[in-house]
Amino acid sequence: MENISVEQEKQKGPTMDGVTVINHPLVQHKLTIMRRKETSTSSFRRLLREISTLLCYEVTRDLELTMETIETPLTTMQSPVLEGKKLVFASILRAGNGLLEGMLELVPAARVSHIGVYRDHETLQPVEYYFKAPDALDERLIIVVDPMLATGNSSIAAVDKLKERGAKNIRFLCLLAAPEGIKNFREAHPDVPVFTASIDSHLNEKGYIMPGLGDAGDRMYGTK
Ligand SMILES: O=P(O)(O)OC[C@H]1O[C@H](OP(=O)(O)OP(=O)(O)O)[C@H](O)[C@@H]1O
Ligand SMILES: O=c1cc[nH]c(=O)[nH]1
Ligand SMILES: [Mg+2]
Repeated sequence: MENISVEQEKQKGPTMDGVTVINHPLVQHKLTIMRRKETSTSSFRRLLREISTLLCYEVTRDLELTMETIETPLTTMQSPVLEGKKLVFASILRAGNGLLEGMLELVPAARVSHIGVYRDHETLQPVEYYFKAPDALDERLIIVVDPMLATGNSSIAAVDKLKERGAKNIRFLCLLAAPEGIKNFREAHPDVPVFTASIDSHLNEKGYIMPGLGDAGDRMYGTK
């Protein structure tokens, strides 16, 4: 087995502008198991929930804290707290829900938006079927989650929709991204930083991420 250190990973090339690759060893290890074709639906779902807590840790690393006065058993102190209610996790259905679960474990006070989008298998164009979001999106940080950024069409449509409803401060979190999708997404939404566990090689002729992990929604839910 070849040993790859984080330093070697970093030397692979400059990170694309506005794109953060989360190359923590735990994330990379779990991702490898998820990619394996023999990994079962139940293991895939469990790993996605586990990995989502690690990704959540990174995507929220620079969140603002406010100071609150609290009483410890010994004294009074000023201690930092998150403004969880200001945070929205926006899940692109269906596969986004796999990331959403673990993120809500870490930030239970976060608000949630569901965005129903699937991509037409022939045209690879997004088909929108559902949208629900909390109010006052302009005052909140919205973290859009979907395991896969392939052509970018679904995530671009989801972010378009959030912006139509007033969202101004948005981040996009995924597990795998294709270079083509990152390019399209960043061109459409240059103000939205992308966080991913891997930038894979390319899209195949059917628009699947290569080497990828297959269809994330199908692998999560055991559908075809
Ligand atoms: O970047 P794109 O080319 O748009 O592809 C990525 C989209 O495809 C998958 O969803 P899918 O359409 O399979 O729907 P599902 O989650 O309901 O299975 C994935 O979860 C993304 O939403
Ligand atoms: O590789 C891909 C591309 C789009 N959607 C997926 O679930 N997988
Ligand atoms: Mg989808």
